[in-house]
Amino acid sequence: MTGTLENCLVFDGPLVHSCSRNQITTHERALVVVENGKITKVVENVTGDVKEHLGSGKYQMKKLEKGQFLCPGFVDLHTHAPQFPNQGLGMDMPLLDWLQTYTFPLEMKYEDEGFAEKVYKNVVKSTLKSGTTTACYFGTIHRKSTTRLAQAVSRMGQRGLVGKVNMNQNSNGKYVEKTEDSMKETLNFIQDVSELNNPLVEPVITPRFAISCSMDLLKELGKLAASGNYYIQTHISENKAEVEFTKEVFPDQPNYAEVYNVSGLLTNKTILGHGIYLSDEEQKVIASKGTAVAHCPNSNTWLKSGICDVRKLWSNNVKVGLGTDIGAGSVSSIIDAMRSALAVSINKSFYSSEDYKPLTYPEVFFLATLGGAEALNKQESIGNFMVGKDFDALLIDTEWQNRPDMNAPTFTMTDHSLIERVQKLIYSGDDRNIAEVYVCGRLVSSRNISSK
Ligand SMILES: O=c1[nH]c(=O)c2nc[nH]c2[nH]1
Ligand SMILES: [Zn+2]
Repeated sequence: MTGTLENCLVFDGPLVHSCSRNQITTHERALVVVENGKITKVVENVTGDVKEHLGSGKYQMKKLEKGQFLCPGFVDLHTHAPQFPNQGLGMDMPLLDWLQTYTFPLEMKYEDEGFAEKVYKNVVKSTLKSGTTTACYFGTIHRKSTTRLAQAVSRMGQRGLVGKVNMNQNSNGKYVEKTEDSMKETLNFIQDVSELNNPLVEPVITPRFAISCSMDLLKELGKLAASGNYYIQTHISENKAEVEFTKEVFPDQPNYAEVYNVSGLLTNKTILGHGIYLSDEEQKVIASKGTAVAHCPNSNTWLKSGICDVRKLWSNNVKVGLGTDIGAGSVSSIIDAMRSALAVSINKSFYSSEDYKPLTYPEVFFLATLGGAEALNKQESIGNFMVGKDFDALLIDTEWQNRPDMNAPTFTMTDHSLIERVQKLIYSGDDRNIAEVYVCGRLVSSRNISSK
């Protein structure tokens, strides 16, 4: 260990993380050494004096209190930053009507950069507070406002993938771009993000969904993504009417996934929101490209879109993570997404054959952390506490005596075990259980300080 007091931090306390899909690894007492944002050493099953394990280097100790534990930061694979003002609104309509009635009118307001600035700084502040250390954000069609979103992500220290939305057809007639403007502004947006000079913030090619783009535009976007190996995000097979409409708009393609495949938009850096109605054939194509699906169970329930079968995606080798999908989803926390994923899967089991096994809490914890990292192909740098990865972490607090306003369901006055505390977090927890949030070793949100 070569660190100095300024750049070497050592956490001493319980640790939980996911190293495989169906098991949560717990350590009652571990030491995690963080130097220059990276995990340089993990000592498991610590006993005795810390110095015996760390030697005599200079470091700053952070000893966790009773009821606290370290957990990897959450990955939100799919959310819409401009839709936060509509959070919890308009859940009475199916997707296509909801877009026309609630979503497009709100997104049009982002022509005003001042409005965007106000909303976006609060969006990033609130997702960080909820423990989202990595977020994939859709913006709007407006390049300058979406750059404001990327700037807010950069300023506040989140790991963010940000996309200017592309749409040149099937809108409300007003919220739409010409193909050449869509491409030109996407290039300008990529340039804006590169000028942030922040490796944590990356641009994402973001065709809204198939029907909102002509084949020409989809293909141009595919070429652009390939030219810079950029991330891609879009929606797929969320709602039955949307799937039917997609067939009408692209009659030459055999299915929805093929619309993206022929456009060069299925890559190992593509995230597809939803994927509820994908056939086995489509799932196999998606898997063969290394493309991932963002499962958004809260959104799928409120818009009555359907239930995504995560087990089937897994059986076809499709990578899966979780998305909150604000504003079709009503809660911006990945803790809620874990809980919703459990709930919809349990509901599905009531009318499936006995072979269908609902998701388990270790599996949704995997989806929220390492699964999200794998979906982004970032498993070498984030997702758990392996040496060499960036320290993206949450300091979880389940002890009400540490904090009088702690929410009742998650406080523990008795001596619950570590894995019981993890269960309480997943099934009953919320932002109040997140005491501190770190991205790449930097404290970016804490219940004692607020991000600017
Ligand atoms: O959940 C969704 N939110 C959106 O904004 C959207 N646009 C197309 N398809 C969509 N689905
Ligand atoms: Zn969405």
